[in-house]
Amino acid sequence: MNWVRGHLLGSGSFATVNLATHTNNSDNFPSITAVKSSDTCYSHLLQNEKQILDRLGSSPYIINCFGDDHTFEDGEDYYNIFLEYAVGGTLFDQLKNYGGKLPETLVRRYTRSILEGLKYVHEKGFVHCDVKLQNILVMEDDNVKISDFGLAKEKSLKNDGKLECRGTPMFISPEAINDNVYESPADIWALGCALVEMFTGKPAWNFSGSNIWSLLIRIGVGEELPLIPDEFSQEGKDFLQKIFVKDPLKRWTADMLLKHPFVWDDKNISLVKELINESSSPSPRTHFNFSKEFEYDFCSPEERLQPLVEDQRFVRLVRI
Ligand SMILES: Nc1ncnc2c1ncn2[C@@H]1O[C@H](COP(=O)(O)OP(=O)(O)OP(=O)(O)O)[C@@H](O)[C@H]1O
Repeated sequence: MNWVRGHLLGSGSFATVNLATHTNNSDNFPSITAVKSSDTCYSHLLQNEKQILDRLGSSPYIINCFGDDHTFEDGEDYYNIFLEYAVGGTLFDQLKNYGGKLPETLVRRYTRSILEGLKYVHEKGFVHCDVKLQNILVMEDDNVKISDFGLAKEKSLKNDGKLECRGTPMFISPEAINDNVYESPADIWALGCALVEMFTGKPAWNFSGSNIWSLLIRIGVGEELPLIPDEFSQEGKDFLQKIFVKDPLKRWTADMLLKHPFVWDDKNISLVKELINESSSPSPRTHFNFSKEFEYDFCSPEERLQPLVEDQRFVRLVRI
């Protein structure tokens, strides 16, 4: 494999990421990628990331991995994986470009993409375990993709009773602290924390101390929940209330949340606008003329829930 390491893009706790320029590679290998490298001796997380990305396959919401190799540079052995290059850096970096917090329209759009990515990951049988703004990358077309699968794991994989701590304290779920359980609801909880941070520019938990245990106790024990921002729209508040549910079995899944009006895409919004315009026209219409999307926005709370009740997973959750 012929490639040249370029400038540093960023570094994390176990790897560094540089730009890489490739020559003489096959057609489906881009000429520019990001290369994530770590010392071969400490590369188990990077190898885990590569394996999981390979098993996940291609999705427009997940960072692509093109391959891996070993190099010997400055007297050290490195393990490298080649990733799609995200020209916009992380979503955390993007906050700075917007003066510290994102407008709600953008928060809705990015949340939708992250949810699509999580739905894909969960349906493929994996849990990301480290969802946070630093692990969401912004692409050239301003779409976002989930990255950093170093801590990801297979769903329901037993951990031999070992106590483990995965992820970042500010994003960790109550069930991870209390029962050492890291399943797909844990990613949804972390998404809620990331959403608050995108919108307010501040972490979801008001915590300035250095004693991380006191934060973990607040998350795990008692009724306290992350603060839902006052300035958020009603839909945004409702969306967060579906996420910040301490019992993971009652927390909404990615699939359910994708049906919430907070993350309706531009297509849905323009359909609703169209309906509003048409409803002011003289010709009468019954709600039977409306498509499913219209009904969802203009019906009673019971009817609104109908698509979710039809969803097998929702039925299972409410019965428990
Ligand atoms: N594909 C990419 N394109 C552009 N920049 C990237 C890419 N992947 C990572 N980076 C940059 O490198 C930084 C470190 O990457 P990453 O978070 O994957 O490393 P890590 O060691 O797994 O971090 P962590 O400490 O969160 O585990 C990111 O914060 C980002 O700035």
